[in-house]
Amino acid sequence: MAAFGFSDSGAPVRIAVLGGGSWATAIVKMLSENNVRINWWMRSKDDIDFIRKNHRNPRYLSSALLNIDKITPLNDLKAVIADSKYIILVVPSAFITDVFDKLDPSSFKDKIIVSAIKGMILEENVLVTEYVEKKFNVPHDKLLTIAGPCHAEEVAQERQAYLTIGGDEDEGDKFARLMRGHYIKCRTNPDLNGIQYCAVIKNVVAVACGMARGLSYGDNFQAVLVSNAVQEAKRFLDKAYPLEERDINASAYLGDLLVTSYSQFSRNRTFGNMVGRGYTVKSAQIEMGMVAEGYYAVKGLYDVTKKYKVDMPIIKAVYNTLYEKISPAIEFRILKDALQ
Ligand SMILES: NC(=O)C1=CN([C@@H]2O[C@H](COP(=O)(O)OP(=O)(O)OC[C@H]3O[C@@H](n4cnc5c(N)ncnc54)[C@H](OP(=O)(O)O)[C@@H]3O)[C@@H](O)[C@H]2O)C=CC1
Ligand SMILES: O=C(CO)COP(=O)(O)O
Repeated sequence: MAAFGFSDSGAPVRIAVLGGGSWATAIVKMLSENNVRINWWMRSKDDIDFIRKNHRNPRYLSSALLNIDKITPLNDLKAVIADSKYIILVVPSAFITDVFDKLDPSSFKDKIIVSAIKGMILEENVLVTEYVEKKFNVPHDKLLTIAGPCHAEEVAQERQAYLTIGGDEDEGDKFARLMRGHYIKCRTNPDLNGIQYCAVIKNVVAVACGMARGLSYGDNFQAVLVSNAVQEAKRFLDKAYPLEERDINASAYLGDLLVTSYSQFSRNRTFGNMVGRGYTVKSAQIEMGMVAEGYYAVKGLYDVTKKYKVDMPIIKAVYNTLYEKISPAIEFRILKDALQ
């Protein structure tokens, strides 16, 4: 077996990371501790210059020192992709189609595409890997996802985390070897779509948890909200992507839902909290300065739940608050009676 980060020939594996935000920064940091070469694409040329000079990302996780000997920050998307075997996608879902518009349909030929995005493609209501498979004709077994409870802030501080690589088990296992390290454990799971949908759902649930807190509901209510959310997620996955061996209590599903619902670092929870306290969506987004995927995801998710005819009262309450402009206080009064 090849050592961490080496191909079977012994040469370092070349990996592209697309995105310059906090999760991209944490992924670059953890990969660069293994023997890989990282081509890091981001849109800001000023940030690229800063990283080259100071070995830190100026605007996201700036306290994390990066091993620049292994990292080439670049603004040329095509060059970054052409020079890499693995392409890790970490641009928030709302912007990924804009970024990919510049690419030819054959751009991902012979590449392994790894989505680290916990969101859906807005215009099409599909998962990121479903979109890439269709638009770029990438074979299904060359699509992976990074899942599990993994706040970028904690990963950057080298606090123990457990990731799950979803997708084909052979390819997933090879990729997991590139990610593992002294503070990262990494397992595989074949449930590519189920894991991604659960990550989309948990972001919306975290928005709901934040709203509940902002409306002064307490720990007792949140515990019931989260227990119901797990059942909602299970109902949806069993209907949309049935899989006998799926264990909803595994960390890629329940673990991720719990961390986002309770963590001080969760942007989705923070965003929901502001809306619960009376902020408008716009002002909450501006004040946070980072992306809460749950805001975008709930729109597509709401449509998809209708398509599969799955009853999801938490998703509906968040959708009505954010997109139908119904007051969160009213929505939570209705939701209170729907929870068990
Ligand atoms: N943060 C975390 O702990 C985790 C995040 N994820 C997922 O990773 C993905 C990326 O999130 P994260 O890194 O946290 O994001 P951040 O909120 O930290 O950063 C936002 C990123 O989006 C970019 N961006 C903003 N507007 C645009 C635009 N119009 N076009 C292109 N890019 C734009 C920003 O670029 P710029 O700075 O130039 O504006 C920046 O790189 C999300 O799907 C998230 O769910 C998954 C697990 C953990
Ligand atoms: O997915 C995450 C942790 O696993 C990040 O969640 P937030 O986007 O809510 O911060």
